Amino acid sequence: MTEPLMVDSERIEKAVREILIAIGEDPDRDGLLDTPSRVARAYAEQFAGLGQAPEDVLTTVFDADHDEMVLVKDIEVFSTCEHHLVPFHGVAHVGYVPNDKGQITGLSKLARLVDVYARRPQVQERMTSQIADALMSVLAPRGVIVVIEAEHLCMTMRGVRKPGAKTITSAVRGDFRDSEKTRAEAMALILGRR
Ligand SMILES: Nc1nc2c(ncn2[C@@H]2O[C@H](COP(=O)(O)OP(=O)(O)OP(=O)(O)O)[C@@H](O)[C@H]2O)c(=O)[nH]1
Ligand SMILES: [Zn+2]
Repeated sequence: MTEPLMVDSERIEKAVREILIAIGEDPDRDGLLDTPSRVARAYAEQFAGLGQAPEDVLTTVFDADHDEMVLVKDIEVFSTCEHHLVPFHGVAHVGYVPNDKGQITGLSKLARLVDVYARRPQVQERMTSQIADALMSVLAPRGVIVVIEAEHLCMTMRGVRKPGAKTITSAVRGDFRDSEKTRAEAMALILGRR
């Protein structure tokens, strides 16, 4: 598991207590007594990506003499919408074409990279391009594609209340941007057999 972020727990606890009072709750009733410290611990986990850089997780690079597309699809992703601080949840698909040296990374590292950017206050578009840019810069592949499909609780449990509405974002770099064929091949793999 990712190391939790070092947060100022005391400050979070005070703030959560204030919020409970502001909504008319009694922060000293039994069920809520430990809530401020629970929220502080939850935030340390939920926002752990703020304390991480892509180099921390893309640690393994192998020379595999493989220069065709590698794609990991359906990586479960939980993030926090930075506008309402409620979750958004879905799947990420991350693919790349290795560089001429055939350098590849461990498959799990792609999922870890997703978490580095998901575990922050986020908007889906930025998260999508951050993952693509990080993979480009650390692995120097010929191209990267990142597609994220997510449901935002701020659109389902409150506000406009449209359960089931999915937001799909994509970021393409290098070969995936330049070659329609490479992009179409990746999209067929991503959308195939559901
Ligand atoms: N582009 C984008 N918008 C997002 C994301 N997460 C939440 N939002 C939107 O952020 C917007 C914030 O709009 P505001 O009008 O400032 O806030 P609001 O009054 O709470 O808006 P409503 O959600 O429409 O009630 C809303 O339209 C949300 O749907 C995201 O990842 N990307
Ligand atoms: Zn939101």
